Amino acid sequence: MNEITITRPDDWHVHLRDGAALEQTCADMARYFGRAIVMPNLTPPVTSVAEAATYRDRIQRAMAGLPRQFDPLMTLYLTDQTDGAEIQLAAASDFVHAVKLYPAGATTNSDAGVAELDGLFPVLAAMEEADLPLLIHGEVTESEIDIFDREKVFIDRHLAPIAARFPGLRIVLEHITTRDAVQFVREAGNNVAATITAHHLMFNRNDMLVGGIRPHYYCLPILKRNIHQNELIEAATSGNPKFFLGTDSAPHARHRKETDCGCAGVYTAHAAIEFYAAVFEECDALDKLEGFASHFGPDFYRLPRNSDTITLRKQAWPVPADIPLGEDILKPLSAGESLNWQVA
Ligand SMILES: NC(=O)N[C@@H](CC(=O)O)C(=O)O
Ligand SMILES: [Zn+2]
Ligand SMILES: [Zn+2]
Repeated sequence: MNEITITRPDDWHVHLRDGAALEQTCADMARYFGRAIVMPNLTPPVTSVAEAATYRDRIQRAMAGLPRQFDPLMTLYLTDQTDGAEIQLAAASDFVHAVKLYPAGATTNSDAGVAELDGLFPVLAAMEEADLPLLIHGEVTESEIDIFDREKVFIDRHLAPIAARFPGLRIVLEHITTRDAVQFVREAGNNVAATITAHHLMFNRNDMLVGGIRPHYYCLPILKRNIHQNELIEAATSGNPKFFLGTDSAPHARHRKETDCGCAGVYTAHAAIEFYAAVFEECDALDKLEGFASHFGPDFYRLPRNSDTITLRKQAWPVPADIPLGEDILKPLSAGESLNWQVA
């Protein structure tokens, strides 16, 4: 197949950042995505509906001169202080679509996240009641838990009990990386779903660590062994509506990744659907791309599917070596390499 036309896709997990970075991150998202779930881990984080409204304004201003725009779907950042009143405000707004749980210390800009997960139960009850989805960075942070086990331990210790206690709460386990996560989501009720990134489909930990350490493959949750990668590929290409597209495209300036203590995050927004298409083609599943990229996300979020289409053509094109990020530059995934699929 040399050409494929699909319903316009959406990105259900992206980091746009703020300020000068918005020019590039919004331009990349606006190339063909219809909507994007915008993560709230700014410094300081987006913890209220009022802050989400002003952040949304800044995003829309950054898109003003672009040939097309995407619709930013806003999220709130849960803290130990979030209360039921804010949840009700969020549910009543027409632009906040979910609330994000970062265990404190689990990932980039998560220091203000939740330290005491049990203390969250009243807020989760309010979200269940208001039918506002909970998005989760699912990793524990205890120092004695090995980094490669943190997702599985989070599922066992926290996610399974939360899902059991709040059977009506819609939950997205974000950027899943393990067979354990795939299995949990598959077996859970229809209120539980997961996003899968392109980089977790394309790579495993050997790609990051064999023959030299590659900081641009370092993200959280960290790349796992190939058996997990294969399970993610199987889930994404299976046609199961519980698994849908979330790039987790997360820009960091190049000098903040190529350093003593590099930041976690992979930038994929410059070629997102192009990366996914290559993975789906590789396993002869291009016919499953549309469901994963364009149908299952809006169905889960109870939003209409996009009504127009995009066309991907098999046509080699070079990924730039670097991309501007405000005053800095970043190194995009597959920098300097040639990709096979291009959006027409
Ligand atoms: N995924 C990452 O490695 N980084 C994300 C945060 C996140 O999604 O956990 C970021 O904001 O940089
Ligand atoms: Zn995360
Ligand atoms: Zn993320």
